[in-house]
Amino acid sequence: MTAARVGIGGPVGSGKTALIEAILPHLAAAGIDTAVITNDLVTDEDAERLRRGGQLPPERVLAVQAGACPHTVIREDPTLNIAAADRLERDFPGLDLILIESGGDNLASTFSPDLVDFWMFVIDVAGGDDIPRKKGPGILQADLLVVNKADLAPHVGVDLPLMLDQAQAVRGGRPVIATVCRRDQGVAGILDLLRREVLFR
Ligand SMILES: Nc1nc2c(ncn2[C@@H]2O[C@H](COP(=O)(O)OP(=O)(O)OP(=O)(O)O)[C@@H](O)[C@H]2O)c(=O)[nH]1
Repeated sequence: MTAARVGIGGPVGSGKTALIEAILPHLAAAGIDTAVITNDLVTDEDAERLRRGGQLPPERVLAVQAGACPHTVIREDPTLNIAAADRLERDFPGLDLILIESGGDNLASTFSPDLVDFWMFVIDVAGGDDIPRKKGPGILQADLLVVNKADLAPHVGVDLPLMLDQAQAVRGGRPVIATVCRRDQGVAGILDLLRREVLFR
């Protein structure tokens, strides 16, 4: 058995790391053995944040430094990420799930099918309710679209139900989940989907 590899992409600051922080306790409660790979440009910032958070033993968080456009190492040449995932599987036999967080990127970023079995794209309401209508490849092609920071909708003049409807329409009805990762809202729904579609348990 190999671990499921799940990508998490999306624009800078949309809440990719916050989503990982929010979902780790759900995964632990469900007995799903998890490790994480982070991708930053030239630092280990996100990995350090997750290690400090203490939700996983520090050795279960590996950092990949992209050094270039973030999508290069998750799409064009995912060698570094594949090597990191293989290493985690070797070091932790019985691993169920590897979450691979991309560096913050643009709406065109996608994951190579050589790297992941499933990937989600995280946008946030503060980026504007026109983002789904722009139909970037990330929004159209991701297995799951997460619309985070739903709590900010009233403050930034976004009609959240309309934004979700439009997201669903451009994605032909494929899954869209609204979250407030900071308050653990909507995150259980992401776990349910991963269990159904990827973990099969
Ligand atoms: N209001 C609100 N803020 C949030 C939520 N989720 C994340 N944030 C905040 O948004 C900011 C960015 O969150 P991160 O988790 O660092 O976002 P990221 O996508 O990992 O960022 P990069 O790795 O830099 O691309 C932080 O200040 C978070 O506290 C949310 O649901 N609601």
